[in-house]
Amino acid sequence: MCPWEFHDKPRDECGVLGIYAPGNSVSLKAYYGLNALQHRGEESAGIAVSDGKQIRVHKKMGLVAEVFNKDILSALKGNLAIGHVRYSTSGDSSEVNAQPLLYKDDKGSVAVAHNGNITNARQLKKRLAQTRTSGYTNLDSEIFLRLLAYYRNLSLEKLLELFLKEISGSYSLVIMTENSLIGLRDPYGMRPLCLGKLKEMESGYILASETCALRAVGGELVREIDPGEGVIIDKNGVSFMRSFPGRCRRLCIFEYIYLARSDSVIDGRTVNSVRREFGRELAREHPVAGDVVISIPESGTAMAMGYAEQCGLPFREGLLRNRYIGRTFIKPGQKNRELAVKMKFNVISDVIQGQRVVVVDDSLVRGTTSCQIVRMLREAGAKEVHLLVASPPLSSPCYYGIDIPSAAELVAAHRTLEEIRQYVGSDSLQYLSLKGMLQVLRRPKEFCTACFDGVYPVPVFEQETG
Ligand SMILES: O=P(O)(O)OC[C@H]1O[C@H](OP(=O)(O)OP(=O)(O)O)[C@H](O)[C@@H]1O
Ligand SMILES: NC(=O)CC[C@H](N)C(=O)O
Ligand code: SF4
Ligand SMILES: [Mg+2]
Repeated sequence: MCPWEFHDKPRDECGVLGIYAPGNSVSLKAYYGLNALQHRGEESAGIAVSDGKQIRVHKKMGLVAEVFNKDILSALKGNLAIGHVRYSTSGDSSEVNAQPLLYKDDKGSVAVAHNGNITNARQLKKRLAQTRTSGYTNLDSEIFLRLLAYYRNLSLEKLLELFLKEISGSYSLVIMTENSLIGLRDPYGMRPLCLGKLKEMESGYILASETCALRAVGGELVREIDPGEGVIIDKNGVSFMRSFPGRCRRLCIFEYIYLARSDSVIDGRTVNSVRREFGRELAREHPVAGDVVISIPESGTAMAMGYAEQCGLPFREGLLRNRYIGRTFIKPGQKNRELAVKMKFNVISDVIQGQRVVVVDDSLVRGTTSCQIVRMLREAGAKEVHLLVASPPLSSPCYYGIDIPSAAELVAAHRTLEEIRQYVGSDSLQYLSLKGMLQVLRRPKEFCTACFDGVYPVPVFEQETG
C-alpha cells in the first residue's frame, strides 16, 4: 500500500498525554495517565521519554497494560514524556502507525502524538513529498513530522503558528523535544486538551486529552487549552501562545455523548452530570409507560439514571457488562464489533422478566448494540422493550476522527423512525432531539454537530472524503 493511502472512512478517538517533571522519573506516571485514557483508543499504545539528551520510544499494538511492563518502564528513563493510545482514523491499524512518532536529525529529536483527523492531509502530503521522516507510516499525523522536518530552522512558536495556519481538521497535539513539552489545540478546539499541574512538584506539568488522566498521575487541573492555543513548558516555566486568531469553539459534541470518561470535566462540568441531564431531557421529551429503566452500559448509564430520575421510574442494573471486553464501537470491523457485543453483555433475568423495560443508550450508530440487546431482553422474558436514545439520529459521516461511517452504514441515515424501530426490533423507539441536547449545554453554539445536522465547521477537502 502506498504510504499515504487513507482509509475510506474515519474511525474513532485517541488519547494524548504529556508530562514534564524535572528531577523525577516520569515513565510510570505516563503509564498511569495513559491507562486513564484507555477508553479513547484500544488499538496501540506508546510512550516517548527524554532524559535530556535523547528520546526513547516504546510502542506496540495492544492495551496499555499489555504494551508495558515494569522492565520496559524502567528502561524508559527521563523526566519528560509524551504518550498516546490509538484508535486509527487514517492509516492502518498496525505497529508502524502506533504513536508517538519520532523524528531525528543532526539538530536533535522531536516526538509527536496526535488526537484528531486531518482533512487536508493529501494536499500537504503532495507538497511535502520530498521531505522524509520515518517513511513507514501511512498516517495523517505524519504531516506534523514532515512540517517539523521541513521547517527545522523555525522557532517552536513559529512552527506552532504554521501548523495552525496550514493544517485543517481536528488536532490536539502533544510534542516533545529533548527538553521541552509542547501542547497545541486546533483553531476550533474540536478535540479536548487540558493543562494540569503536578501537585507535589514545583515545576511539574501535565497535558492530557481529559482531566481523568490528571488525577491518575497526581495532578490537578490548571485549565483547558483554548482553541488555537499553544503551550510550551520548559526550564523557563509555562508560556502560552495565542498569536493565531482562534476560531469559534466547535468541540465535538460526541465527547459529551460517548467519548470522554464520565468523571472527566469539560467546560467546568463533569461529563457524568451532562449525560444525566441528557437523560432527564430525553424523559421530558419522551416519557414512556414502563416498569423499570435499565441502561446499556457503560456510556448509556448516566443517561438512563437521569431518565429514571425524571420519570420517577426505578433504575435497575438489567445488563451485566463483562469488564474484560472493551468498547465495541471503536473495534475495527463489523464482525469484531458484533462478536464483542455478544461477549460483552448478559441479562440479569429477574430484573427483566415480565417487565415493561425502558432501555436507554447514549447513541445508536450502526445498531450493532441495540439490535442484539433488544433480542436478549426479549429472550429473557421482557414484556415490552422500549428503546430510548439520548442523542439525535445520526445522518452524516464524521471526517474529524470519529467512526461515524458513511450514510450507508448509519442506521438512521435512510430510514424513518418507524423503520429504525423495526430494524432494532423494539416496541417503541425515541431519540433526544438536537434542540433538547443543545439546551442542556452551557454554550450550545460552541459545538460541532455535523453528524446530526450535516453542518461541517471545518472544510473537508473532496479527496479526503473517500
Ligand atoms: O449502534 P452501534 O454501532 O452499536 O454503536 C453505538 C453503541 O456503541 C457504543 O458503546 P461501546 O460498547 O463502544 O462503549 P461503552 O461501553 O462505553 O458504552 C455506544 O455507547 C453505543 O452503545
Ligand atoms: N483517533 C485519533 O485521534 C487518531 C489520530 C491519527 N489520525 C491516527 O490515525 O493515528
Ligand atoms: S461530526 Fe460528529 S463525531 Fe465528528 S467531530 Fe462533529 S460532532 Fe464529533
Ligand atoms: Mg455503549
